[in-house]
Amino acid sequence: MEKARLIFTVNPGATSTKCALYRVQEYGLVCVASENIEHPAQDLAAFNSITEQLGYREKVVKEFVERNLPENARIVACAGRGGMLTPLPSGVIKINEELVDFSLNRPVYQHASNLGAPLAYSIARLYNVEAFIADPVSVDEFPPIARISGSPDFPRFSFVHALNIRATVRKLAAQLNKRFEDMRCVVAHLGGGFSIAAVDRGKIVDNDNRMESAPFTPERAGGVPPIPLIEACFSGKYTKQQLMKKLYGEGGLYAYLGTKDLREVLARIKNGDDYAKLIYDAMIYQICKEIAAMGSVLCFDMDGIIITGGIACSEEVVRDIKNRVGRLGNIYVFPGSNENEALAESVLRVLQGRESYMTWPVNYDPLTGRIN
Ligand SMILES: Nc1ncnc2c1ncn2[C@@H]1O[C@H](COP(=O)(O)OP(=O)(O)O)[C@@H](O)[C@H]1O
Ligand SMILES: CCCC(=O)OP(=O)(O)O
Repeated sequence: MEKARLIFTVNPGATSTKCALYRVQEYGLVCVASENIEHPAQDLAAFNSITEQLGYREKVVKEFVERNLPENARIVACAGRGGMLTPLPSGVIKINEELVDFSLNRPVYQHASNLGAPLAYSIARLYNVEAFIADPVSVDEFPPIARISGSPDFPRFSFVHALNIRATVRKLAAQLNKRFEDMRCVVAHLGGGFSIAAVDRGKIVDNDNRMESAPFTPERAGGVPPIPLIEACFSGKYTKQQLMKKLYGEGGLYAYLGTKDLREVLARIKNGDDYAKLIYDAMIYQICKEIAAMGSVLCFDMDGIIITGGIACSEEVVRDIKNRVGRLGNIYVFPGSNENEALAESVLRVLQGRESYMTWPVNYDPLTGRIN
C-alpha cells in the first residue's frame, strides 16, 4: 500500500515552537498532529541570541517528528515561517543553504521567525525532501505612495504578519466565492503583536509596521510621541536595550497592567477594575483608528474587514470593534493565527503546480515591485 504523504510545518515564536504534520489528500489537507511546544523561560535564558537557540529548538522539533510520524506515512515536503529577511514579494521561496545562513547570521532584525527556515531545512535534509518558506515577515509590496514618510531620511517600509493575513484573505475569498486575486479588504491580525493591513488584489499595499503609528498590543508600544522618545534616548537614563524593551516585549498592555494576557485584562474589567477598562478601551480605540486608516487606503471600496489572531477569540473584542467600525464594511472573524496551516496550504499549491516558487536570493526591488 502506498504510504500517506505528509507536509511538516514549523512556526517558531518568542516562547514556543509550533509544529504540525498535514496529510495530503486529493481534496486538500488533514492535520494529523499539531503541538505548541512551550520553552521554559529558564531554558531560553541560557542563550544570548535567537540564532544561538537553533540547536535547542532543533532537538525539540526532531522529537516532535519522531513522536508523530506514523509508520505508514512519509514526509514529502517541509515548510517554516520566514523571518526578517530583505524586502520580498509575497509567495513561496525554496530554502537552500544560503537562505539558512542569511536567516541565522544576517537577518534585518532579531525575531524567532528567523529560525523557521533553518528548522524546516534541517527536517527536510533528514527526510531528503525540499523545504520552503511562504509569505515571510519581510514581505514588502508597498506602492511608492505608501513609502513616503514625513522625512526622506526615514522612508516607510513593511514588516507584517503576511502569512496569516494572506491566508485569511484566501479563506474569505472562498467563503464569498471570489478569486483571491480580486479581494480587497482590511485585515487586523491581533496577536501578541498586531499587523493591520490593507490588502488589494492579494498584495499587502500598506500596513502599520508594528513600530510606526501602530496601535499598542499586549506586549508592544506601537507608535509613541517621537520627541519624548528622542529625549529619552539621549537622557543617559536608559541603555538602547532597555528602550527597545519598552517598545517591544514590555510595552503595551504589559507596561500598563503587568500582563500580556488579554483574558486576564478582561477578567479584571469584569471585577470592576476601571484602570484596566481605560487601557483596554484605548487599545480598541487605536485598533479601530488603524482599521479606518487602512480602509481609506482602499478608498473604502472593499469586500470586508477581517479580524484574526488570538485576540479575535474574544467576543468582547469583536463586539467592541464592530461598534466603532462596523459601518465601514462587513466584519469577518477568523480566530487564532493559523500560520502552520497557511504554510502547509502554500506548499500544497506548489506541489500541485498551482503556484510556482522563487529561489533564494530573490533579486527583488521593492521600489518598483520587480523581480529581476
Ligand atoms: N479567548 C481569548 N480571549 C481573549 N484574548 C485571547 C483569547 N485567546 C487568546 N487571547 C489573547 O491573544 C493574545 C495572543 O495571541 P496569539 O495570536 O496567540 O499570539 P502570538 O502572537 O504569540 O501567536 C494574548 O494576549 C492572549 O491573551
Ligand atoms: C510583524 C512582524 C512579525 C511579528 O512581529 O510577529 P509576532 O507578533 O509573531 O512576534
